[in-house]
Amino acid sequence: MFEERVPISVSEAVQRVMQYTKKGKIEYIDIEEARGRYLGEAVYADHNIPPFDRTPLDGFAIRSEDTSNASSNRPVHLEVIETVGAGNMVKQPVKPGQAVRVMTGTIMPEDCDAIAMFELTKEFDKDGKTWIEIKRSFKKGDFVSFEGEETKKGERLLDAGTFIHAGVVAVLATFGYNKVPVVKKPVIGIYATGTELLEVEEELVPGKIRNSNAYMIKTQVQQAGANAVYYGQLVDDFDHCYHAVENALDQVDALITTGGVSVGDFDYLPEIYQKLGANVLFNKIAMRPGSVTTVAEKEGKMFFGLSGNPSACFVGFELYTKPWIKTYLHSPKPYLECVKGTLTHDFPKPNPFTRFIRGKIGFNRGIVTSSPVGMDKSQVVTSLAHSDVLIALPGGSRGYKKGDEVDMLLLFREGTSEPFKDPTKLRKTENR
Ligand SMILES: Nc1nc2c(c(=O)[nH]1)N[C@H]1C(S)=C(S)[C@@H](COP(=O)(O)OP(=O)(O)OC[C@H]3O[C@@H](n4cnc5c(N)ncnc54)[C@H](O)[C@@H]3O)O[C@H]1N2
Ligand code: MOO
Ligand SMILES: [Mg+2]
Repeated sequence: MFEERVPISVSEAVQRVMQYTKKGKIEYIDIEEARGRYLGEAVYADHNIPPFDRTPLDGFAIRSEDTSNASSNRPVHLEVIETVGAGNMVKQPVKPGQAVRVMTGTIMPEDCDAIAMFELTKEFDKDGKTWIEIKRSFKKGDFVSFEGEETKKGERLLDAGTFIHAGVVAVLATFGYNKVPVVKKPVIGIYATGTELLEVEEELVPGKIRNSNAYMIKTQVQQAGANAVYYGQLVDDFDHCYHAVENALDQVDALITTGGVSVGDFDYLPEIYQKLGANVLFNKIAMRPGSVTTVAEKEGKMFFGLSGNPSACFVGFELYTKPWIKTYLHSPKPYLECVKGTLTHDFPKPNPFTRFIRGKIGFNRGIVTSSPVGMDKSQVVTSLAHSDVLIALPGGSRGYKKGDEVDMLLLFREGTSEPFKDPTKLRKTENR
């Protein structure tokens, strides 16, 4: 019997998923493995940066008072008593009238209080000694890089949930984190359902297509920072699918299935959730593509029933699964960031549901542009290869025109703490 589904808004669907978030435990890993992981704890500075006064230039450490009357007419001459490179310390006291040749990064000699870079001095030898001539005065502190001027001991530098990239790694290394506390990755199982599916290496035969969703979703899961475990394909047979899903549950934090969530005779996922006694959070969302995305929960384990249509599957993951994964990883920015852009082409097709068009962001003479890419249909796969945004068009009775300002959700940015607010005016039902 055909059962009519009642759509909810995108924001409502996101909110329902986010009621079942969990936070992962912490593990320690080698700093060289930390890229792409999420920090498990905040990082505080346990020392100043720089940790000592140092020279930011190659030049001479001097006592500024020696130069107080120096000018081009009355140059001063200072005796150079030693050369010190970064990593070493001056070996002797520096007396009035003396200077030390120092290289960038060298700790300041205790008796010196200013740096004269090479370019401001002239070196010469006299009486078997080396001297410099200086034709300007220096003040205490001139050209010195001071202890703590960048960061003071005790400062909070990184929040828990920070995505670890090269710059973050630099901070971790600076503060001695050879082992980095990161959030353990959640295990996300993946099944692709569909009797029509061939594996990637198989030749096409009539009625069959290659399974692209499993590999696409596996990549999305990994990009979101989780552990993806692909369990394989399932033919559309209720018992076969039911047992596979039931057995996977013990091994995963969440299970993604693709396909079989709509109202077709062989769309078994809704019935499987029912038989498992899972709590179905929704099975219809006022969005295109991905309207049939179904999410359920059982004893803290999530079932993301993504649509079989590739574009719908992709969008369903980005909007609902990704924020769940990123919250597990302690990220305070689990949602796709939204920016405004100007449409570069007409988009005449009206739709009562919010539409997420695969698109590309552009920058044209200071204007942020938004360009749909490829065919806009739920079953389309090729446009996904060229998209870096989802253009979010509110549902309504009219299409959109070139020059209209539209929202774009950025697929490859760190994210935001603000969930997308769905502007759709809900109609009662829309089944297709
Ligand atoms: N009477 C109605 N029919 C449909 C409705 C509806 O509301 N009423 N919804 C349509 C919408 S919208 C979508 S989206 C699809 C969703 O279908 P399912 O999630 O049940 O997915 P399947 O039926 O299994 O497959 C749909 C489509 O996708 C292809 N597919 C499936 N798996 C893969 C894969 N791993 N890689 C590549 N392509 C895959 C499959 O061959 C089908 O063509 O339902 C509409 N129907
Ligand atoms: O759920 Mo379907 O992807 O809206 O076309
Ligand atoms: Mg179906």
